[in-house]
Amino acid sequence: MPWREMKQKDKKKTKRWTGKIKNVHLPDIEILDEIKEKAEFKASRISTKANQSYKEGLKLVQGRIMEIKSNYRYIVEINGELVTAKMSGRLKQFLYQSHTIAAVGDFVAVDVANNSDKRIEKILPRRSALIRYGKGSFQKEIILAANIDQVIITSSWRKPRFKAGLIDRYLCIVAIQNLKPIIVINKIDLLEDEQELKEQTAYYEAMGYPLICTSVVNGTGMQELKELLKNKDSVFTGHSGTGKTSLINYLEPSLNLPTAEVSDRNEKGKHTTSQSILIPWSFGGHLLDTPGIKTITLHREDKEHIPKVFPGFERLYSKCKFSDCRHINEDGCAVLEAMEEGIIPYERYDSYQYLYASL
Ligand SMILES: Nc1nc2c(ncn2[C@@H]2O[C@H](COP(=O)(O)OP(=O)(O)OP(=O)(O)O)[C@@H](O)[C@H]2O)c(=O)[nH]1
Ligand SMILES: [Zn+2]
Repeated sequence: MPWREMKQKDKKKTKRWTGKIKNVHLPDIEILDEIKEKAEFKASRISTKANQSYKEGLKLVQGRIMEIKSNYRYIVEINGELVTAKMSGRLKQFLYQSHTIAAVGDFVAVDVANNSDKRIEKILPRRSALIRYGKGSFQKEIILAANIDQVIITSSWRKPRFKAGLIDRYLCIVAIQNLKPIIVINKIDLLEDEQELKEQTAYYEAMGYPLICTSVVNGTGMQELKELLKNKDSVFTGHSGTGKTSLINYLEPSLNLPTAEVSDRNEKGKHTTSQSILIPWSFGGHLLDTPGIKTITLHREDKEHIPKVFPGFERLYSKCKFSDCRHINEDGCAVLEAMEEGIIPYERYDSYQYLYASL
């Protein structure tokens, strides 16, 4: 019945909404606490579910993935022993996020309760990752290895001839991957002109890069290289024929990897598997052997990083007037100034321009 037609006494009975709240019933504080607790419990339960297995009686031990045998079969080092472990079904659900759930080098928690069926139950946070991107417009991330410390950029003085421009390129790749570089100039037994070597290496040494000249023919620099590899996980990269395999064989003769002379096979024949493997050095640390290292190159998407990571520029670019300075013709460019002052040699700047334009 409309309000206007109502009798006065009825109007009194059914009070019109005045906009004021009266007598709101508040639940006891204890009840609220209980509801809150339940919600908290639910939230923690969800995160526990994501982190742990439902399984009862887990016996988790820490290990490290040394090799991936097949999709879900891994060789894991646990307390110095190599065991085979499978990926827990619970972790497989995360496969859609990345091409590989676990990578060689990953530290993992393995359930060893059932000796004949060991399961990787957790992948511990990565310190670093060596990543390459799949081809095509949809670029899926492929993790070649995790928790690697350093990249040995291998070049040779002669055969093939040393090219500083290549070192620049590799240094950029390593910087973008957030890894530490070590420059090796191998075949130094072929050196004739000491002065020329000094001219070629002075810049990198001044910029603080570790640089070693080596020879597997007369042993130059090999002890020094060993010291840098000790207790670290390293991967060798560099052009074909610079002597990567020879260096590794010199350091660890028992590996006896086939070098260019021994195997006249083509590139493909050398690595029959496409998987990465971590090989322990007898003197501590590991060697990462991965055919994928050759596929890590600079892409167009890396172009924007080059002005910041090019060797020696990383300490200059923040002084440029523009934060997105390309160091080409901008006003107040610290790199161009440094070149005019002779701090950056013209050859290096030239190499930068060439590299930048090539992407
Ligand atoms: N003179 C001299 N020759 C070397 C030295 N190290 C390697 N070589 C030679 O260089 C050639 C190539 O050596 P490898 O070790 O196969 O080179 P690599 O970098 O592993 O080559 P890829 O497997 O093609 O990438 C071989 O003929 C070696 O004997 C060195 O220190 N001095
Ligand atoms: Zn600049």
